[in-house]
Formats: sequence, C-alpha cells, structure tokens
Amino acid sequence: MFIGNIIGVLVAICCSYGLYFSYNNTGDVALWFSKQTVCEVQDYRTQIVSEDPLLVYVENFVSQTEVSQLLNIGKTRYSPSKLSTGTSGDAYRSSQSAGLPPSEPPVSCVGSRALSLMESFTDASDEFGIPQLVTYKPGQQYKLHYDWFQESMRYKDGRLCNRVTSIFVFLEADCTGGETYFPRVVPTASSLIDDGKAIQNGSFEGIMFKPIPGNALFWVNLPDNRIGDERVLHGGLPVHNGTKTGMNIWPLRCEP
Ligand SMILES: O=C(O)CCC(=O)C(=O)O
Ligand SMILES: [Fe+2]
Repeated sequence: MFIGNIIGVLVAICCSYGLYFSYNNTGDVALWFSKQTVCEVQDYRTQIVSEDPLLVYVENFVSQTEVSQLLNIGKTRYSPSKLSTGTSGDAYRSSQSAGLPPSEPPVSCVGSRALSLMESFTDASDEFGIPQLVTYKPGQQYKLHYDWFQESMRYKDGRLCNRVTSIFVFLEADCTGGETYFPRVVPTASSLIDDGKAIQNGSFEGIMFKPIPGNALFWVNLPDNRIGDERVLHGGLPVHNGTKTGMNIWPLRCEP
C-alpha cells in the first residue's frame, strides 16, 4: 500500500547553522549540524509495511553519490562489530562496523534527512549518537536481536538512554543472501513482495527485505517511549557471496 500522507519529499536543500537545533541543542546532535553543509535534495518514497509495530520501507533514501561517499568515509574505520554487551568477534554478530563522523557530509545530510523522517518520534531530549556502517562478507550475519537495550545505556552525560527508533539503510548489495529479516512482522500490503523487494512465503514466519542500495527500513523500538517492542525482533541473514554494507542510525531516547 503506497500512501500519500507520508510520501517523503525532502526539502533539506541547504542545512545551515542552527536550522535543526530545535530538535536538540545539546550533545551529539549538535555535531550533525556544526558544519555549513549543502545537501542534495533527495526524493524518497515511503511505504508502510506494518502499522503496528510501525515498520516503513523507504525507497531511494540515499543517493548513489551519497552511498559512494559514505562507503569511502567508512572504509578505514572498520573493526569487528560489537554486541550491546560490548563483546566483539562473536559469531552472533560476525560483521565489521565503522562509526561515522556525524558532522561530515554526507553523513550530516543523511542524518538531517533521518531527523526529518522521524520528526514525530523524536523530542528535544533525544541524542543521535554515532551513525554506523556495518559490512558483511560471505558467511557473516547478525542473528535475531533487538536494537533497543534490555537495560537503558548510560550516556556520556550520565543520562539513561535507549534506542527509540532505527533506520537501516542498504548501501552496498553486491551479494546473494543478506536479507534483513523480521520474523514477527506481518505485512499489511503485498506490493513490496510483488515488486521483489521483500520476500514472504509459507516457508517462514514474517517478512524479509532484500538488500537494495539506497533503500532503507525505518521502525519504532520504543512505542510508549519506555518498553522495547519485542515484535521488531530482526536480523541480518548470512551473506552467501559478495559483500553487503548498511548504515545504522539509532536516535537515543534519554531521560530528561
Ligand atoms: O544487516 C542487517 O540486515 C541488519 C543489521 C542490524 O539489524 C543491525 O546492525 O542492528
Ligand atoms: Fe538491528
């Protein structure tokens, strides 16, 4: 079901100092906008996969130019991905991850675009943390997990925070396998499946999304601002051949 009310037509032509400071005026989010940045206009299109839990497919969220630039910024920064427990090198999450500098274009542009998309889910006490690239080689995966923490994490300023929403953007999909799988989400429309962008059939529960560069998934982790939603359990299925790379954006809901 393509819907009119959230067809996204981005208007962030030019992000200048302070334009988005009403979202947040302290902490990391200020870094998103600490440089004068001219951003590409990006016409993206949203499609609701499931209303409850809210899971939205975002087509053309990031341009091919931005994809190349993001991959380039990340390429020297990779290290083994960590689990929320802080452990790395675990078979549960066998990918490599790279934190991205939030103020460097196009990271800042994609960040402001994400803020625009998520405006109704964020508030002034939120933090945006560090966007993260995650890359998978054959055999690598991220088994089923929640992005929200069972116990809120202590932010650097001492506040307790949890991941209120997630955006996962597919950047590189020169691979077979590597679908993003939500076993507990029942799609309310079939067009993504008909288009071959998602897979749903009787052999498994839920829905899986094929990695397609530039497209993204957006979902809500903390629907009532406090309790993590167990229905947004998801994982990155093993890559069979080639390379898959994505970008995580995880706004943090912090206690005021
Ligand atoms: O690789 C994927 O498809 C999903 C990645 C993910 O869920 C994560 O990094 O938290
Ligand atoms: Fe995840």
